[in-house]
Amino acid sequence: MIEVEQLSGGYGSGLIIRGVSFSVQKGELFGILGPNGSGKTTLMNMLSGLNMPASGAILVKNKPIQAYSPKELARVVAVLPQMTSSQFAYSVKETVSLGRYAHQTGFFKSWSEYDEEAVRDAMKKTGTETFADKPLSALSGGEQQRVFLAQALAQEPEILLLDEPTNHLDLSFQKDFLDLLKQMTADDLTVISIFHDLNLASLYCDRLLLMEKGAVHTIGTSGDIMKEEHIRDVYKTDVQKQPHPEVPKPQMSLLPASSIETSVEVGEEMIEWHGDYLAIRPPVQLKTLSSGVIGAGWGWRSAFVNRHVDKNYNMDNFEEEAAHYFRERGFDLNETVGMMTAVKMEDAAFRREVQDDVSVFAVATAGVGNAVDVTRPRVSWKELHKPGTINIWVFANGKLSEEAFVQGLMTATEAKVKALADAGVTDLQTGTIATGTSTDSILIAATQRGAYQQFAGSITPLGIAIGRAVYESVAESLKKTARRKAMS
Ligand SMILES: Nc1ncnc2c1ncn2[C@@H]1O[C@H](COP(=O)(O)OP(=O)(O)OP(=O)(O)O)[C@@H](O)[C@H]1O
Repeated sequence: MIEVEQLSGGYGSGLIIRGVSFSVQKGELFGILGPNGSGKTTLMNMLSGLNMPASGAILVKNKPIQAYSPKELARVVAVLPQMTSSQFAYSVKETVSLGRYAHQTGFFKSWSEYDEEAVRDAMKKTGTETFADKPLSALSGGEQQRVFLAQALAQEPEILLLDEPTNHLDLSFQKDFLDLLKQMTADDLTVISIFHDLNLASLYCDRLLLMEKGAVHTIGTSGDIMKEEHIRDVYKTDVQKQPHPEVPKPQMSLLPASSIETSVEVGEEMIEWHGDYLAIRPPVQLKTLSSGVIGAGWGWRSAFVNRHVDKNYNMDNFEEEAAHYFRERGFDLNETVGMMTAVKMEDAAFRREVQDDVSVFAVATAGVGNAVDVTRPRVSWKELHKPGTINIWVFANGKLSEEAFVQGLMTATEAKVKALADAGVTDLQTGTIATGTSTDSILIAATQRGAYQQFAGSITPLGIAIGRAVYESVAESLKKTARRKAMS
């Protein structure tokens, strides 16, 4: 639809754009990114025919842009207008009608039923028909932006150019506006838009052009562009990449200067014993991966609670009940990982292990009433009603990669399995050595300060510390619960 070949140009004799080449296909949503002053608006002005290239070519539908008359070009390319104060006097419908200018022979003299229909259609698509007769000045910023989109669409363009269209829109208007654009590209409208928000651009654009100093730094999909090294290189700022939680598009997070670290170490002195629950509240939030009843999955948490419940605790709405319990005791659920067990808190055991440049503090409660050998076929799971859960917390005092978190789960599980085997815990149904219980839970929490730990496999410093700390704490807790059982 648009081909840009070795384009250079700028203002007067100064070159701002230098040797830029790319092409945009019909129906694409194409984003232009780059820091302030990198030439995005200058490039856009050239694509809209406002500034002529000094050298190179812009082909619009295979025809050089210079070969179009302004009116001819306007029938193919529309630019989302910017708000000017003079437009405030117009009504919404009049504003949208201005988009038909390119199709008029004498201004408004040849206004036809078709023009009327195009205006109506554009207002309908953008949801602006309900305030057709209102003055533009009576609308919110987001509504005005939709009216300008309607004006551009009334022009019935094949290509729409936008310069930071979501700039003044709130979160929900940004989403609505971009959803609408996306929907229009599905109807074959080609959209080229400047973005400042990398994450929005990554979410919505089919392809992106990252500009640096008037030239192309990278062109490609969001996966190609949204690489930490590219963004750091071009924007000169520290960022961290992570996946979007629901959509397979990468996102970038800024790292504020205040995240500069002071060291924190989680240890025995932080354990609070409260009778029917125990808690650890480190002075900073820890990055966590867990399967707690509260706070499962990834998160940043500053409170960890293990709660004793009666062995007959069996509630349908256990999540709600647990949330209520934790909230009542002053825990902010957004910052808490909460687990439950029928094991008495006195039987909790902990262990600190140091290996090279990393230390690990593990806390475990281990009851084995529901011990299961996961490798054996199960005849019936319904018989497993006895209480018994192994809850394991691993606090790593180091900066862990996501890979280290996942390997940490694996290493901790291996250590737990070995502790059960060494204690001779068996699955009551199969009579074989148990590998865990039916309701085990685990937490890996890291201070994200101190030495970087890329791995937590069994022969890495972090893996060795996790293995030892988990094994010893689970083994110790097993002994304590067995002793209590023997005495009762
Ligand atoms: N009318 C103009 N005359 C001369 N130089 C200009 C003009 N407009 C912009 N420039 C210069 O061109 C360079 C690129 O500006 P441009 O507006 O294209 O960048 P941009 O990437 O859109 O920046 P921003 O993100 O800040 O909007 C800048 O150095 C700017 O000073």
